[in-house]
Amino acid sequence: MIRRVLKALIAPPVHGRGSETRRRAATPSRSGVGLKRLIQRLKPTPALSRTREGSVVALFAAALALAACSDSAPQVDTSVYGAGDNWDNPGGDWAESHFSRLGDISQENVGELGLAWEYDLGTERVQESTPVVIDGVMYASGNLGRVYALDAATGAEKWTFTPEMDMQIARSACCDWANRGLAVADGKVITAALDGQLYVLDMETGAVVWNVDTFVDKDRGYTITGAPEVAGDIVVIGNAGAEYDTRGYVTAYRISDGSEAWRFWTIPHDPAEGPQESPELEAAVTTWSEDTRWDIGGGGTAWDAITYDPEFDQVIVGTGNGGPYPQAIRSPGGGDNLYLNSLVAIDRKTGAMKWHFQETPQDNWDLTATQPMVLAQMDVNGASRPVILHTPKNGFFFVVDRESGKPLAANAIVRTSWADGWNLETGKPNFTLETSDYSQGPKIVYPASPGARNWYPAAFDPTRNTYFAHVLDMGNLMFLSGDPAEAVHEKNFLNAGAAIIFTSDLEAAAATLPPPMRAAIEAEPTWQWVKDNPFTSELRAMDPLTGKTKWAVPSAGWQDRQGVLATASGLVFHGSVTGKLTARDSETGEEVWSVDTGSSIMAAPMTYRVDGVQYVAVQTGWGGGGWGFLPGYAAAYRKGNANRLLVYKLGGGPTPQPADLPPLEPAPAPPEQYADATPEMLATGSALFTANCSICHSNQPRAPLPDLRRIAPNVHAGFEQVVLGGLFKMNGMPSFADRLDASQVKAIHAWLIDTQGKLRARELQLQAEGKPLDSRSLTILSSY
Ligand SMILES: O=C(O)c1cc(C(=O)O)c2c(n1)C(=O)C(=O)c1cc(C(=O)O)[nH]c1-2
Ligand SMILES: [Ca+2]
Repeated sequence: MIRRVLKALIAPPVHGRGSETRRRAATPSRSGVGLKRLIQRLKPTPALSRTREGSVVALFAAALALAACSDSAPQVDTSVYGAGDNWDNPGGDWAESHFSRLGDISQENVGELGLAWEYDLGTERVQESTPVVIDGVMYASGNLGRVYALDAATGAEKWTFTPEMDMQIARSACCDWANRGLAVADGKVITAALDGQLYVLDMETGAVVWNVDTFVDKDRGYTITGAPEVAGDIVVIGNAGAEYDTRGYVTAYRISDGSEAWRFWTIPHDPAEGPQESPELEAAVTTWSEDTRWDIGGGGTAWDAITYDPEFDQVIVGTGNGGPYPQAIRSPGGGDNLYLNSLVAIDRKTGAMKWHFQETPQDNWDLTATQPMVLAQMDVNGASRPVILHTPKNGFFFVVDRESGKPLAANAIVRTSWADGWNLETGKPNFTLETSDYSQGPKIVYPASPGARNWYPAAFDPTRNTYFAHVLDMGNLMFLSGDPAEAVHEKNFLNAGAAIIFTSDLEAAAATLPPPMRAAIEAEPTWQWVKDNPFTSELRAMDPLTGKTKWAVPSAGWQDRQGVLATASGLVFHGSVTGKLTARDSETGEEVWSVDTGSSIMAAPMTYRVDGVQYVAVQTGWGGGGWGFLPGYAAAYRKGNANRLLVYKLGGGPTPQPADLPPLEPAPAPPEQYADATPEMLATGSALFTANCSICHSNQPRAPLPDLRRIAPNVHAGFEQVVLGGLFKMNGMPSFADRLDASQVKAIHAWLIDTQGKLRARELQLQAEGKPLDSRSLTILSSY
């Protein structure tokens, strides 16, 4: 038992066959721009040399090529919608539709699906990415930005790549070490690591061709969890960290040599520090109040969706929430705070903004617009329009004109307490701040911070005009964590400025509030929503223009997040945190095939064809935002968090399941230390734990990170070295030496020992009564 707990604490992030390539260090190769590379960089791009003649013009063109990208739009056949044999990018095709034209697997034969091959990704953590398949080779990305190149027909490993990084970076990751995919272009595989390094690898060997540090400021809480996006000869990458102290931006690099083509900042900087970087930021700065807390960062991080639109040669970026959350701290005088929570279209050639559409102005609620978008062509009011289908966190289904950025449709798909509709003429929401502004006291806000939708991809089937997506209709309790006027910039730490309680039992959460606050909450209209239906979590088929549901099937619970694949043959595939992988009839939602994989699935399935055989693949693994709270219905709770790549074909075999975990054992006896701890010391320890540790350590058994109420004696002995000395940093536990002093660590430790003792007593009692141990705590609190 003790050994098992210790192992859980010290197990390296990678297990299993650690091949040489997997362990290989990522050696930077950009140092020293040699003469050869300089000449290469000076060569005019083929497009320019073809259209212009004469050496003077060629030189001029070369200079231009250095300053910007090639000026002709890359050739993409946008008349073909959906993926074919290849799955070109995490979204599948140019439209990133998660829709496949392949039909070998159909409603008639889908029952014959079985496992073709499986591959052990070697980790036991979050998996959110959709693999790419090019000409029979699968390129999958794993947590932290790992890459696996596999034979797509057999699963045989060609090479793997593990980015090496200082795991102190884990201090800046709000929502686990997620990675949402890679890009393949020009004979190269491009992956972004959690620590901000962008790696460009040789697609044949996995060798690093070049890498670049994409972060502008190492002292701020930047990380990367999103996928890089290729747009012709450039690759665009964003970053995360709006809950910390960052100012969002995306950067475009030339794929050929890693030189920077342009950078687009999503929000302005302090005007006192000089002119903004661009005219669009000069316009944006007027939407931030004069007393804006620029020192804290502002947010607007582009942490997920970046989509290249070849028809308009533009890169569309979904931007994130404001930092800190409450506008009362961030921009106390109000304002829309552009370009937070917006879709922003950027000219691929110049990096200049073409249009923007702000989906949640005046953000207070972490309602990001970073969720994946799908491009389409659609009849709207009698005219065929190029559109973006977007379902961000904020609860509306937007159909946005790709040419003008104007919203063509905006329908609520869940209960929304911050706005009760949309004015398509003005392009603004009808705010209902009276039910959502928590600056004067707690509010139950809909949708909750996990969003009506989040990173888990939707799929759009244009042949049925149907958008398939997992939707969460749930609220959360929000309140200021202190007086806005006294907010300070917490360096190297969370700066969200608000506390959020997200739980399916908001009535119980409200009951913990002081009576006057509770009475105020109960007087709100949202209280009736809580009482009527605490939450709905379901997979839906929807009409994009009306947002209306064609069919819906309930998911296992609110933590069940499901990426989706749709096929022209009328099938919708999705996983579940329960471990079930399901195929449904696109028209009715009826289940037509399923398999219990025994591994929790959140990532989107995808499909491809090699040598005439169609395959369906999915990555398994639990984690991400709210990831500490492993629900009892998760396969990961019963069987551990196996990260696997499961690939199916017609006539395949059974899916081997991981073995059940042994029954829970009572917590080990804590050391006899701090027996004389005062109630004040324990209360201090509890508060420090909530503020510093609980975002990762949910203290529930079998959650992805250790339950600190169950630590082994030798870990107790080294507690201070772990927290302050970084003893387990290699495994992802960063040092807190810059934040906590020894006496504070002692208080946390004393509280943990006290808690462990009480837990052990309760569990020994349960064991004596022959009852099962299942001591998952019910408190789901993020106190930022
Ligand atoms: O503001 C940000 O920079 C940021 C980053 C991330 C992330 O990088 O994963 C998430 C969020 N916000 C967020 O609000 C959120 O709900 C969320 C869920 C997840 C996830 O992987 O499950 N990441 C993130
Ligand atoms: Ca966020």
